[in-house]
Amino acid sequence: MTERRAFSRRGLLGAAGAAVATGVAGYAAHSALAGEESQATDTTGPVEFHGTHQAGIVTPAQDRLHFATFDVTTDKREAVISLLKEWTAAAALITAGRDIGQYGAVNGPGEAPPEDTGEAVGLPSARLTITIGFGPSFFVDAKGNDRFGLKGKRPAALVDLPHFIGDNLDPNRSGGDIAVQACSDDPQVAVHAIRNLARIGFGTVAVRYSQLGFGRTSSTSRAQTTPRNLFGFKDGTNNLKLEDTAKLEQQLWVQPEDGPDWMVGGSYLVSRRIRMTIETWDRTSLSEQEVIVGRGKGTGAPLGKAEEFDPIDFEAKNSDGELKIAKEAHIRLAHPQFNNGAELLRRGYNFVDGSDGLGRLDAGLFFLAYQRDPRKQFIPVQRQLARSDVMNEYIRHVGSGIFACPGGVTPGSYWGEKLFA
Ligand SMILES: C=CC1=C(C)c2cc3[nH]c(cc4nc(cc5[nH]c(cc1n2)c(C)c5CCC(=O)O)C(CCC(=O)O)=C4C)c(C)c3C=C
Ligand SMILES: [Fe+2]
Repeated sequence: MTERRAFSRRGLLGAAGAAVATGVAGYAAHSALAGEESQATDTTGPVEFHGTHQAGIVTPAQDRLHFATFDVTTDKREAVISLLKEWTAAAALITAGRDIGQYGAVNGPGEAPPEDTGEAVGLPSARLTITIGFGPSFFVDAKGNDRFGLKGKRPAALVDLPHFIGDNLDPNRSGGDIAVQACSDDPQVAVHAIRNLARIGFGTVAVRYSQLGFGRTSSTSRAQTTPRNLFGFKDGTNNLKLEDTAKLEQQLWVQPEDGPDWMVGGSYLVSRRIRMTIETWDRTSLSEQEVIVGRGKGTGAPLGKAEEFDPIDFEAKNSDGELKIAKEAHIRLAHPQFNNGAELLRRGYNFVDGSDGLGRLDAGLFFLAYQRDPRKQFIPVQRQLARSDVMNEYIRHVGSGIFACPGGVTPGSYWGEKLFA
């Protein structure tokens, strides 16, 4: 792992030569690292920030999340562009395990606030990735006004999510003009990332809400073991994985024929804060829990099968003639076979945000799913789940968001450059 260090301007020039001429402090320093690490295979070191796709999507899911959405508080297009440039430069540095700015946390002048808040000094990057997306309200405000001259560039796939049966959405935990997903194997590194982006954004953006996640609920690589959610079940078995490259083109990445141009190589993120009434679940029998999910709790195998990755047989019946995987089991309703082939790359996290004053934990799943087109993927799948999933007795969707996450950043460019071109 790379040691995080505060560094001086001289150190920066040493690393990157005269390349600081980009005008974005520290940006070139990270460029010098480009190509050293592969985000697909390296499980310990820094994850490469630059690439065809943004890091943090197929990157093997890290253990911790700090997710935040921001409202833009300025009406000046140039101010938004400047912020995105500054954010990109900062993200390139901290994902490489470095401090932000020329002087970092501790080498600046004593009279000024430090450029970096410092809580990550000495910590490795712990595979930090920072992924950005733009919500519908970034393009047009609630009255339909074109905020930054981008109305015509709003992707058709970036729809406002419809109301689903059972939704109980809190506006203070929903929406946002810009989403930033910071994932790392170290919670302090993920929090440091969001905190510093918020700090840089002061006067241009304000945090709308943020969410911490402490345990990944999906694997996004076959090299990872499948983790468990707060219902105690293996979650992420039948997920899209980074090794499924052909499928990722079909299901995850926006293709040239989809348009708009600025989204090619990108993906759409749907976030849902899903409260789980774990106290009620914990009083439900083991066999009932397994029927609801459609998989064994111990092995994670489809009911009627022995191993986690055994193929699911939706026709198989018990000796009494009942389907082994019930009509309203979660995995049947969510499976591509019953959703016109639609799949999702799920990348969610468990959360426990204290208790609710009624003796219940405010616990659940912060569901994150990436896809090529939410109109064909998340929306129909969630419609079906909202209508029929028996799991609904134990869960409630309380927050929601949808974001267009552009393709990857190349050295010298910035997040959203093609959008603003
Ligand atoms: C709209 C999409 C989905 C929501 C919302 C959702 C919520 C949710 N899921 C679990 C637990 C499990 N889900 C599992 C599988 C699974 N879930 C979805 C989609 C949504 N889940 C899909 C597409 C799949 C894969 C179906 C398949 O192809 O087999 C599983 C089984 C293990 C696995 O394959 O991942 C579990 C367990 C919870 C607890 C939850 C909301 C809190
Ligand atoms: Fe699920």
